[in-house]
Amino acid sequence: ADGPGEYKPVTDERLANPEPENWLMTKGNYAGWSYTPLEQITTENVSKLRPVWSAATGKDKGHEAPAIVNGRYMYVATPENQVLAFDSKTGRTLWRYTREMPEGFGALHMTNRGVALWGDKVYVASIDCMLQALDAKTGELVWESEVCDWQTESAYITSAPLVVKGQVIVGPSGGEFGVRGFIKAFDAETGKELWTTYSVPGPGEPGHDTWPQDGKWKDAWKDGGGTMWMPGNYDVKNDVIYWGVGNGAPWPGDQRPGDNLYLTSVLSINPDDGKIAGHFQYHWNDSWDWAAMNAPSLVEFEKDGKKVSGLISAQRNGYLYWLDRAEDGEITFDHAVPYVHNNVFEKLDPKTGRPTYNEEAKVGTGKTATYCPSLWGGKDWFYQAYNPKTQMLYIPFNDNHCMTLTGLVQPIIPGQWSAGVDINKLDLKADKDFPYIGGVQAWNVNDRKEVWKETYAGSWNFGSILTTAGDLIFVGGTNDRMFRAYDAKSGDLLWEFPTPSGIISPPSSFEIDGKQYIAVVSGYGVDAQWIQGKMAKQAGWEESVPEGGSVWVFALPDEK
Ligand SMILES: O=C(O)c1cc(C(=O)O)c2c(n1)C(=O)C(=O)c1cc(C(=O)O)[nH]c1-2
Ligand SMILES: [Ca+2]
Repeated sequence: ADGPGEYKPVTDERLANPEPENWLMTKGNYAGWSYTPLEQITTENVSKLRPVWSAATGKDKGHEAPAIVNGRYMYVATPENQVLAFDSKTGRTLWRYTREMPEGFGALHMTNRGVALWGDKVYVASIDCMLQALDAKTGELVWESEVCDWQTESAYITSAPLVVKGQVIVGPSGGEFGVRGFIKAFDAETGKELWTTYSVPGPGEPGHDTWPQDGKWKDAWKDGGGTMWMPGNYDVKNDVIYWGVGNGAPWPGDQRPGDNLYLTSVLSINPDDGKIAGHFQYHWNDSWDWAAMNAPSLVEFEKDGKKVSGLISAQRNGYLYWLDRAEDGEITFDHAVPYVHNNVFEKLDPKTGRPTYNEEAKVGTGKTATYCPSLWGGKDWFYQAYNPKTQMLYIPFNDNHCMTLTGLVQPIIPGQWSAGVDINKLDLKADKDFPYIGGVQAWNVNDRKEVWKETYAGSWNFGSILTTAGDLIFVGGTNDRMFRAYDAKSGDLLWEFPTPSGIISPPSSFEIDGKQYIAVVSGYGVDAQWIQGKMAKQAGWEESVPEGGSVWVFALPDEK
């Protein structure tokens, strides 16, 4: 029978130079581009795209994992500790792995952002803090290792792991529970723990002096947040990892005075020992839950007429950053502009990028502040995409929303919200008569200008973007359940398809027997759904988007 056949082991070389026909990691390549070099599906023919197969995942809640593809083997992680393996061509189920949820387990974000591949194994982190290695052909558990302790640390894992040089690297979430962020590396073969790197430096480490002991909490650094809850990127040539660091805990910054390195920063890290080589902090003393968890994309852009190696990132704080990256991992500020309305930053130091604050808009203990964008930011966790052909960065964004918060003192009790604001009073405010909230922006990375913009009058956008060598972008993310294709150069809408639920998983692309496929998982939930409920009250939107996960695979019809 026409089965999936042999499994082709994943090597460092394959991850460093991924074949166009596969999608071996979350963002498609180590540079974090979410780009496929496949070009069979084009602006000319995309209107003919139609579903080839689909499959229910059997789960509700937010599906945030892409379809990861190695030849005829496709892997989709879902909420509640499940991994599904399909024949990517036929959709036939190959295996299904489920790890039982521990009794009494709860987490703020019940989701999973996907698997990683290396050798003959599939790696997935379960939400209850365990990293699993599964046999890629059978789904059998090969080893598991503890990353964190959900009961004592209030940590949980939603991130996809990143594999670099035979090490599986992942970090937990828990920035609203006082978790001090870290990533841990494990031997991909054995599961042996290799190194741990904390985002907040301890006593004696560089940067620790940015946590003076004169605030509300004497040892604020110990519970200061900075979770590293999204997979990083990797500069293969210079052997440097780039990883994003999340928000401060608790949210009101006056309870932990100082700049608070390395909260809301990007770190460069040596993959061999986990040592921090460089950093850039987007904003100091974070007081807005403007986490910087997304690692910037590794891009070459023009500067003074020359191409330089840089980093580009649309940050939750509403600014779009161009950073320089050196061979040794040093990161320096180059340029930043707001891509959505921000009422907090009065100006940025042109040399360092350090912002000056409008103090009225800074949340404090016993102090109410209204700030824009709201905590969900100009862009939350979903992935931007970079297309080397168009030299454009595609940003899924949300604008015209603000937030009013009052800081409180909330002691840390395991398993309890301790973000220093009342969770029932997260007062999200869409602007009066807002013309739109969600949308997509395309920016030229060289002249640093917006090229086109699409906007959604009736929805937020919680959708990661895939861009292609066929000059397309694919994106879902809206509450009308649509999956859309746009012309990457002009922003013209070329195709749309309604899926059973809303799409918050990153699209991916692969090729089998000379045919290009686009895969995406439908399944609304988590914060997108929470916001939908809040918008129902103030803008009359539907209360919720129907939930239920399903995998969708699209292709062009066969030539007659
Ligand atoms: O601080 C953290 O550790 C943490 C973790 C997560 C997560 O793991 O999903 C989110 C957030 N923060 C967060 O601030 C946030 O807006 C958010 C949205 C989502 C989602 O899946 O829609 N997760 C998270
Ligand atoms: Ca957070």
